[in-house]
Amino acid sequence: MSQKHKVVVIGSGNWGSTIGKILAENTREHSELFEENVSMWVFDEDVDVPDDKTLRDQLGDKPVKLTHAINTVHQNLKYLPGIKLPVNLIANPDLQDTVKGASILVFNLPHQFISKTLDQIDHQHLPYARGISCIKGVDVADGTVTLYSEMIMEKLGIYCGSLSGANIAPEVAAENLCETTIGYDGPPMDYKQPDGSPQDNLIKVDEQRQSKSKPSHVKLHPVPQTYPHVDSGLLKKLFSRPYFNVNVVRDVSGVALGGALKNIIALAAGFVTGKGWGENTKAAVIRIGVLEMVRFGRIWFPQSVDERTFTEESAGIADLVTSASAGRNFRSACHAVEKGVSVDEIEKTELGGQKLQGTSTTRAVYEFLEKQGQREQFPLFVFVYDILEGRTTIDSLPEVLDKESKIKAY
Ligand SMILES: NC(=O)c1ccc[n+]([C@@H]2O[C@H](COP(=O)([O-])OP(=O)(O)OC[C@H]3O[C@@H](n4cnc5c(N)ncnc54)[C@H](O)[C@@H]3O)[C@@H](O)[C@H]2O)c1
Ligand SMILES: O=P(O)(O)OC[C@H](O)CO
Repeated sequence: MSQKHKVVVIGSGNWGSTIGKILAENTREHSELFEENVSMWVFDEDVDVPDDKTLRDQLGDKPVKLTHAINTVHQNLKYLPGIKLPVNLIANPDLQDTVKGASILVFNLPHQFISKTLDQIDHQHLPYARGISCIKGVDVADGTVTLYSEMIMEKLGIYCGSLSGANIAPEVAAENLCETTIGYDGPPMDYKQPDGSPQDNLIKVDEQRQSKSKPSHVKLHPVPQTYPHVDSGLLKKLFSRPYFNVNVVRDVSGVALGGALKNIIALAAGFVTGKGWGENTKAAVIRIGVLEMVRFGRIWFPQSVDERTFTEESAGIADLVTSASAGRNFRSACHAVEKGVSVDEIEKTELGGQKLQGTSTTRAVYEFLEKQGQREQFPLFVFVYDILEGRTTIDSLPEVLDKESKIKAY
């Protein structure tokens, strides 16, 4: 092996910056495998410099570009304030320049922006790169549901796994112990085509990991053998920290789907808490939420989702519990009920530019269920949509519990 992996992270928000910190800590620690510098693509904007002598001595007191601030004081002043970032995490506002020559790309943007961002990447530069999507959400178009790991594969023609877990970013950035799950079933080093042709031919994505409604058509290049092989061992070296415990599974779809659907349930939990109901009610919402997650996987990802991901992995129940206790979706839904305003309004006024993933995921999932004629099978998901659209209130939760018990009756 003569080449080191060049690792980049696309996105620099609350979680993007936290993952960038982890990656840069690990590329420095494993410099035999990875180039030390990690480039982080920043959607650049002007940010205010806080009233802090050390920061103002270096940056002045006028607004500065976020990229300049990150590379000067090694903090993301807007999206992850107060956390020291490694000096080998280099912010770059130029997307093409960031991805050029990358062999491992970590996608960490709010899902609202991923499609347009992918369209701007000239994938000719990335013939054999591997991707990991940390994005929580699903895309719905023409009655088809697409995971972002799938969208990345399709748009860039590179293999993409997924990462998700009980990972509230500021807690991870503060290095409080937690777990995460990586879904990765990338082609092995010694992969051969069914006809025995050599592995530098294009290879086809395993159809088992594609959703039922979406036939596979992506073909992939293998990583040249001059690079260290990308497998679960290498991914652990890249993502694990003493405070960030990584489990790698083959279930890419389950990891991605758990991260998306739990945000709908976290909104429901927030509505419950905002109403002033207690932990018992929230537990009921979590219970029926898990049923609907599993049901969604069974109907539309029957061959690719391993149900154990929802119940045994950090990407499943653990993420749901943490999100329904302290996530932004939970907190925003709670404030919306307390203040008598919409969740969208809370997102605009209270999140300082951070983006909720639960509201758009709920709307996308609702549109999908409607197209598929399956709304009755998902009373909680439909209920959260109806609350967001002002068609009902959390007071109607008892009816949802009734509907769910009729579906589940055995
Ligand atoms: N924050 C968390 O605790 C957390 C934890 C785990 C997973 N996630 C997931 O990580 C993903 C990224 O979330 P985040 O918390 O890093 O983001 P965030 O909520 O902090 O979002 C803000 C980011 O969006 C960028 N942005 C704004 N407009 C843009 C545009 N037009 N084009 C491109 N980028 C634009 C901003 O520059 C900023 O980087 C999400 O899918 C989220 O669900 C978040
Ligand atoms: O703050 P939220 O609601 O976007 O959730 C954050 C993470 O997904 C928790 O794992």
